[in-house]
Amino acid sequence: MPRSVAEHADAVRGLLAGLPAAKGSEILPLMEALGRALAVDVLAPGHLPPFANSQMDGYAVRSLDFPHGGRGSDDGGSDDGGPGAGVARLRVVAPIPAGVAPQELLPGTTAPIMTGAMMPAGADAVVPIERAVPDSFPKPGTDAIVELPPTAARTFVRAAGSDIAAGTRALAAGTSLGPGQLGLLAALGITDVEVRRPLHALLVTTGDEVVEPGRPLPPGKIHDANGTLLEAAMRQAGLLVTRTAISSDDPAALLALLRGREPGTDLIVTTGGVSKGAYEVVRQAMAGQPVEFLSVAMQPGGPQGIGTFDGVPFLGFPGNPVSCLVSFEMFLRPALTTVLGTPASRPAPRARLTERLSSPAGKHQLRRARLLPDGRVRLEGGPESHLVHALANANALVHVPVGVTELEAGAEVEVWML
Ligand SMILES: Nc1nc2c(c(=O)[nH]1)N[C@H]1C(S)=C(S)[C@@H](COP(=O)(O)OP(=O)(O)OC[C@H]3O[C@@H](n4cnc5c(N)ncnc54)[C@H](O)[C@@H]3O)O[C@H]1N2
Ligand code: MOO
Repeated sequence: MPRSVAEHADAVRGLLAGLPAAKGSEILPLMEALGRALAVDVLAPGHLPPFANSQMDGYAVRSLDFPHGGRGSDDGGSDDGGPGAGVARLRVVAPIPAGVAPQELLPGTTAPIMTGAMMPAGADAVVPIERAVPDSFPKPGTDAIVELPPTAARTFVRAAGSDIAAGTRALAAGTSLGPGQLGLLAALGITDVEVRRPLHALLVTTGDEVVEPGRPLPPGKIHDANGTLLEAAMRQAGLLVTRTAISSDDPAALLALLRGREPGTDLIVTTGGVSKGAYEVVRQAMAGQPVEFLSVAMQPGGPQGIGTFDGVPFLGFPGNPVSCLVSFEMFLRPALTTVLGTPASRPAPRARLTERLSSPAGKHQLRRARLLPDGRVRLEGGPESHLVHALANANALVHVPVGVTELEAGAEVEVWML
């Protein structure tokens, strides 16, 4: 009786549950920390923005200079009465470009101010240039009067600390550092960040027929896709990966590669050699170890190995490249999310199929597919697990649960983004 997908996902989570989230920490420059997880909370060393500044190109004003004290326009917007109601006529003083420390704004005056420029003391609002009469800035140095509509205090002003206040938590320990997080740290003036040292995985691909890319292909041989495909997936998920040479189908050769691993290896992943052939090298090498080889009710990725090798958590993925990636997405990535708290799960929207499909009744089928801009999902290639070109065209997996044998075009399915 095959194991269900949910049961095997639980088993993989259980296998990894004892791993620490990290192996200490290290301090890295921001760009080298891309994709890593923060080791500690980061507090904002200063306010962001550091000073009150203008959100618009326009005029810095004192709201009390308006006849009704600026009331009636607290949306930063329209006039509230007949033409001229509440309008202020103000003398234009020297403009304030971004990057300078401005002089105080005196009552009855207004200063042209540019987006991002520091608000002068005394000013508490900005009127966008489009709302001024005239609606273009006077030449600096000329005497000019401008008419401005009633404007409430704080209109189009970005207050100091309104994004984040000094001393508050900017990012929590465990946060995965992507562009937004690294950008925030840079905005706060931070150059280096303490990140978790990643877990260390050993990756071994197997098969007498498998040859390193770049080497010539004798008859009967194929290039190793799994090593690159899985190393990329594992690295994206935050693991440090050591890839060995390709193992032959001799169990002694595989054992030598596994036993030659670096100390501190947290996880071993192999590909191939787990099904029912005459030379299943992984099955043979694991003899005597607490490793189970079983069938999961899933297509592709049915044959799986799970256990420990010399005490190190071990997963044996099937040899077909698509089976490897599906095994990673269904079992290893979710377990890593549980253990490491990062990376977060991928989006899993629901979408309608562009075409019909069929699936074996007893299996949870995963079809490679592309989520289209119109929100529908189109299959890429058939269900077979050797189709790496179709995989490369896909950006998602479509789930067809156990018991569902036919789905028509237009049927709604669960989609996991890749
Ligand atoms: N009699 C049965 N045969 C098979 C069964 C079964 O239940 N009964 N299951 C099939 C399924 S499903 C899969 S998946 C594969 C799994 O086989 P193995 O894990 O033992 O993998 P191999 O036999 O070594 O290879 C399978 C396939 O993948 C190619 N391969 C292997 N490694 C790589 C690599 N690094 N890069 C690219 N391609 C690779 C290999 O050449 C084979 O074509 O077993 C089915 N058979
Ligand atoms: O389960 Mo195999 O992984 O379909 O090709």
